[in-house]
Amino acid sequence: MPQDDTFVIVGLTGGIASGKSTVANMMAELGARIIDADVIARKIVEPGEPAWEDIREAFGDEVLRDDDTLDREALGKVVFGDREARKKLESITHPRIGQRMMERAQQIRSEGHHWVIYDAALIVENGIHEWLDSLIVVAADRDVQIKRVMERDNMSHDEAVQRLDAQMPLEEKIAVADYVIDNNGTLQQTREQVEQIYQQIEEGVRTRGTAKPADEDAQT
Ligand SMILES: CC(C)(COP(=O)(O)OP(=O)(O)OC[C@H]1O[C@@H](n2cnc3c(N)ncnc32)[C@H](O)[C@@H]1O)[C@@H](O)C(=O)NCCC(=O)NCCS
Ligand SMILES: Nc1ncnc2c1ncn2[C@@H]1O[C@H](COP(=O)(O)OP(=O)(O)OP(=O)(O)O)[C@@H](O)[C@H]1O
Repeated sequence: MPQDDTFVIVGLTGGIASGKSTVANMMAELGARIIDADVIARKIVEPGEPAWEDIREAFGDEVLRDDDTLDREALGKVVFGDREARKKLESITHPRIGQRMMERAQQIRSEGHHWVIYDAALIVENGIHEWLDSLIVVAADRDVQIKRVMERDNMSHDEAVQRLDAQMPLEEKIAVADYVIDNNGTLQQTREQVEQIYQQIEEGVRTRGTAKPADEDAQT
C-alpha cells in the first residue's frame, strides 16, 4: 500500500507539435497538475536572468531585440540549423529548467497532491525518463506534425523539417513509454485516450504508489 506521502512525476513528451500541450490541457481539465517546460524555458531567459546573460555572452546581441528580450526567431534560426550551437544553448538552459521543475514539483507536493505531469519535448533526449515514475508519449505521424507546426507557427516546410530533425525519432520515444497516445485523429479520439490514462494513473497512484499501468508494473 502506498503511503499518504506518495508523490510521483509523470513525464509527458513527444515531438514538436505532436500534441503535448493539447493533452496536458485535457489532463488539467480532469484535475491533473501540470509543469510545462516551455513556460519555464521562457521565464529563465527574461532580461537580466543568469541564463539571459549567458545567452548574450555566447550568441551576441544579434539574438536580442531592442528592448533586450530574447529574439526567439533569430535564436531559433541559429540553433535549429547548427547542432553545436543547439548544444551550447541547451547547456545554458536545461540545468536551470530542471532546477525550476524540481522546485515546482516540491511546491505541488506540499499542497497535498500525489502526482504531477511534467510536459517537456526533450525528456527522452536528455534521459530524464530514467528518474521519472512513468512516461506518456504523444504520437503523431511526421506529415501530421509538419502540417500542424506549419499552421500553428506560420513556418515554412523547411523550417518545420529542421525542427523535427533536431529531435529523436518517435519510435525511440515510444520504446521507453508506459503510455502512448495516438494524436493523429480527432480531438475527441484523443480525449478518450487521455481520460482512460488519467483514470489508470489515479488508480495506480492511489492503490500502488505508482502511475505505471498495472500490467506493466506486474512484469517489472
Ligand atoms: C530556440 C528557442 C529560443 C526558439 O523559440 P521558439 O519560440 O521559436 O520555440 P519554442 O520555445 O516555443 O519551442 C517550440 C518547440 O520546439 C522544440 N524545441 C525547442 N528547443 C529545442 C531543442 N533545443 N531541441 C529540439 N527541439 C527543441 C520543442 O518541441 C518545443 O516545444 C527556444 O526553443 C529555446 O530557448 N530552446 C532551448 C530551451 C529548450 O530546450 N526548450 C525545450 C523544452 S525543455
Ligand atoms: N487531434 C488534433 N486534431 C487537430 N489539431 C490538433 C490535434 N492535436 C493538436 N492539434 C493542433 O496542433 C498544433 C500542435 O499541438 P500542441 O501545441 O498541443 O503540440 P505540442 O506538442 O505541445 O507542440 P510543441 O512541441 O511545439 O510545444 C496546435 O495548433 C493544436 O491545436
